[in-house]
Amino acid sequence: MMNASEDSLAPEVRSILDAARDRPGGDERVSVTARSFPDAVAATEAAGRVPVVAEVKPTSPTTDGERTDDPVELAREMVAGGATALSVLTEPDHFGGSVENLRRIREAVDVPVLRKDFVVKESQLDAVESDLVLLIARFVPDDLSDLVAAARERGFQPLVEVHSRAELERALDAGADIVGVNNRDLGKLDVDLETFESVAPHVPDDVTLLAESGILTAEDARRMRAAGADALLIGTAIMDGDVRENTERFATATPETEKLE
Ligand SMILES: O=C(O)c1ccccc1NCC(=O)[C@H](O)[C@H](O)COP(=O)(O)O
Repeated sequence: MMNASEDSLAPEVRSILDAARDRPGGDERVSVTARSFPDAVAATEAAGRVPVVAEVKPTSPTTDGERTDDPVELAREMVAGGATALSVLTEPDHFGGSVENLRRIREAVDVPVLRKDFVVKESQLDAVESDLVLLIARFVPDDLSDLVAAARERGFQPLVEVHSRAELERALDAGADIVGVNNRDLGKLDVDLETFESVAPHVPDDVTLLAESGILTAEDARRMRAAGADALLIGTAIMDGDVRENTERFATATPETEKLE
């Protein structure tokens, strides 16, 4: 059943949401000992590098083709390139992801791992262990606080994704302390880095803030950092080509290195 705010979703996103609602959860309640994401961000900052969450994203509705390399190998290369954390798609129908990919990757690396999926109900939290779990404010219209609490009770660090000031207020009211501003509009699927710039000034300082989507160049990365991003979530631009080199390019996109370019 669609609600009013879903009328304006792009058809691809409506299809993602329909599939998400039908997806079963786990059989048993998970209990996670999470690797701290804020600590990993602080350690990267202390080393003078840019905190990058590199995304293992085999395909997507806005990408041509599919990357079929071993996801564990991709993940290891991203970490070798300086990724602070990894984001792993587990959505199988539109992004080529799987919970098995996430399980294998989390075993193979020691950085925090985000489960990137479209979780819409509590039982779906139990599908697989991860350090962070994505909750998209737009897709959890009524019980965001309950889902944030349910994630924390299992040991996850919830990352609440927003796209507007109004969604940010809902995320903060739900107790979110890790927030991602997605530059991709799930209504039209277009990407505008000004979205982050308009929402970020309203995010309290004690929140760990991510800029998500549409970061294609080192200049985009510096722009998001200048606007207040503690970390950058980057998929497409890292998956396109040598993932180690690509991750390294973003992880070293500091104001100092700009002078050398
Ligand atoms: O990436 C898509 O095509 C997409 C389509 C529909 C809903 C969500 C979608 N992406 C989810 C994401 O949030 C991104 O994978 C993530 O922020 C990385 O974005 P990018 O660096 O632009 O690949």
